[in-house]
Amino acid sequence: MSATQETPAQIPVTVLTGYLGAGKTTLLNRILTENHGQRYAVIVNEFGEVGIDNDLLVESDEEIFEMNNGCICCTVRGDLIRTVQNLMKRKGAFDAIIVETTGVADPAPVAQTFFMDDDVRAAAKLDAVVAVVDARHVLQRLEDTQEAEDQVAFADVILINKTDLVSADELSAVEARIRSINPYAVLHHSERCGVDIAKVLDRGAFDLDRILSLDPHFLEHGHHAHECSPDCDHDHDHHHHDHSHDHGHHHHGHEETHSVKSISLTAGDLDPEMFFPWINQVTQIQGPNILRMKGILAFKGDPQRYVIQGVHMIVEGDHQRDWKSDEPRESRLVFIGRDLNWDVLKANFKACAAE
Ligand SMILES: Nc1nc2c(ncn2[C@@H]2O[C@H](COP(=O)(O)OP(=O)(O)OP(=O)(O)O)[C@@H](O)[C@H]2O)c(=O)[nH]1
Repeated sequence: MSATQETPAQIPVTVLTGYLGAGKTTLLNRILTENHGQRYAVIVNEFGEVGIDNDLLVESDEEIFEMNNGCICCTVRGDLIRTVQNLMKRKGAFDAIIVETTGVADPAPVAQTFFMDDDVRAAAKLDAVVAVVDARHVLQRLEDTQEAEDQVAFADVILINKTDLVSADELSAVEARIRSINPYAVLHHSERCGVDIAKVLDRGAFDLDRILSLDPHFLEHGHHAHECSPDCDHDHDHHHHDHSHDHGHHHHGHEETHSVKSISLTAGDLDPEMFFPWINQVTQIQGPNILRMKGILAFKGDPQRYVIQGVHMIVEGDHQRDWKSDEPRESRLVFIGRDLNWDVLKANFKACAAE
């Protein structure tokens, strides 16, 4: 297989990666709202039972395909192949594809899909793997999670985001560490992903020859085997390939991932007088274990949806837009983290319900 078998008809694909809360959705929102004259189809995968990411994306005419099946590492190939094939039936409706991967995914299998499936390969070409990193938290993540390192290692373009949260010295240390893992990627610094979109998209940056020089086994199916979580409902459907392997049940240094759990909480209208003190307390006390928190909330008597998000102890919230008349007023909150006491979180969230 050669990296130069492209035909002009191939649609460029950008794989957007980055650890939980790094700023992928922020970047995507910029891409979807900026006036660049390109039409993008967006494929989103989520980690968590309640689909929230779609609701956090600003409204636009772009297409979002959500694959809400938990574990991207092993489900995405089948789903991604089918999704790309479906998109291709509507060729001409868009100029490029962006695949946003879940924050804990190893981007390798996603990138591999664009080389390994013949139909996909004929129709689409990987343009670049873009990683967004959180300047404030990335050094710690690189210490404790394999995926964070994989994402940095794998990227063609790295956006060192959240520069407002670090000093110049800290930023230099982050850059040096990233360079030590990936000396090849193009680095940009950004605040709220405020980077010229042309520096991120349509780069022609994914260089298979470079990847193969780093990882000669990249194109061997199953090379990035990992252990699936028990609730991962992937189909192990590899009929497209003429060789077999026992996919995904080796330990591969990914144990850390499996201590990361997500919990989704739902309720009706909430009492803000109860909710805010509680969420502040939870994030202050359990912040180190909360990789990510996000929610869409209905406060009693408030016509607007309230969006709350956090990464560790940093929490942000704001009104988003009016609840639509055909939309149930429901409060949804997702925590992704380690060693969190789900029962207690659930009970305390319920206790914030409005009378
Ligand atoms: N201070 C600061 N906050 C930022 C910056 N960029 C993004 N954020 C905030 O960080 C949080 C996470 O950003 P998202 O864009 O949702 O991150 P994500 O990578 O899509 O998160 P997941 O979908 O959970 O993986 C949000 O509260 C953002 O508003 C930045 O440059 N500085």
